[in-house]
Amino acid sequence: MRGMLMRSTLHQSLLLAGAAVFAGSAWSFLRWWKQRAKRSAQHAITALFAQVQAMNKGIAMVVSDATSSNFSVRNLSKYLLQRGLCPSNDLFRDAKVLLSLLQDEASEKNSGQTGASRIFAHALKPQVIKAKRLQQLFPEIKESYVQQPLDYGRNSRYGDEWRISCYMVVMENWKPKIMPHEPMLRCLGEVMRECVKSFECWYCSLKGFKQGSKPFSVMNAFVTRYRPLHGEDELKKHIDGANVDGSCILALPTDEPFEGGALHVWDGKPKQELVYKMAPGDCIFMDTKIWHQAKPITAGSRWALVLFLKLAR
Ligand SMILES: O=C(O)CCC(=O)C(=O)O
Ligand SMILES: [Fe+2]
Repeated sequence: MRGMLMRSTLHQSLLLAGAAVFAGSAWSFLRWWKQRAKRSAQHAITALFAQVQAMNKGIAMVVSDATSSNFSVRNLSKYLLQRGLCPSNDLFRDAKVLLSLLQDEASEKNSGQTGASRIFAHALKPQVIKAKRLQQLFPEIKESYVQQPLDYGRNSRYGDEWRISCYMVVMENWKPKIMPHEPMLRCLGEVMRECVKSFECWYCSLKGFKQGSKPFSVMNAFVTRYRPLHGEDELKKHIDGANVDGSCILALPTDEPFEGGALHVWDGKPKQELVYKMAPGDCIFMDTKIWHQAKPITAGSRWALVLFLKLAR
């Protein structure tokens, strides 16, 4: 009896020791893994800094830290704000925004475009929402999506034939009334609010208003799924309505890569037709009454979150 008791105590101690060793190694592995991820993020940022330096030494100096060999979060944010861009205070994301700005400017210089033609009342903002986050949300977006047929009224080219959007916010006086689809709102509500914040920041830079002085409210918000079927593959050239003060289109991921589906925007003086192929997480922001069109897709499915915004004061 005593022998059995001793053996089971021995067993328990061995099990406990084993569990402690396992927990210890799992903990060290996790620490090692985290450090490794941190190191590789730092490498990526240093590589971006080197690219900025190669493109423009002066700007690299302005956005660098005391060592002049890497970014300073503060200086980079300050510089982006000066250039009318909205910093996210995520170093990697902001560094990529700066790099794409320098690349755009370099390609405009090479193509001989002048500054004047760059003054548009719309803009493509890369990675307003991280693609990875949207990718993680995508199964829930797909699960939440239902088609909610909507009557745009007799004056619209769509009349009562628009059925490929799922609504998160619907104007109160819309008739017949459409109820917001709660699951979609739960899934993308936070993303929607972040898009509005980013839009407000862009709008103030565009119009020269003090940052934070122009709050917007959401009139309509919906997720549209385009498919290569009659009536579901495109949105013809339009403006978003005379009472809409600004619009935002956020490209969402898909599990069926699509062909076609570029966004065309008509803007500038003289009018130019600009063509955008958006990556998931990119936003197009538009001022009021800008003509645009979602070209037909010929394969796959394309998802977008669209916001119609109203100046709150
Ligand atoms: O889906 C798009 O890319 C454009 C959507 C749009 O312009 C709209 O719904 O008003
Ligand atoms: Fe639109």
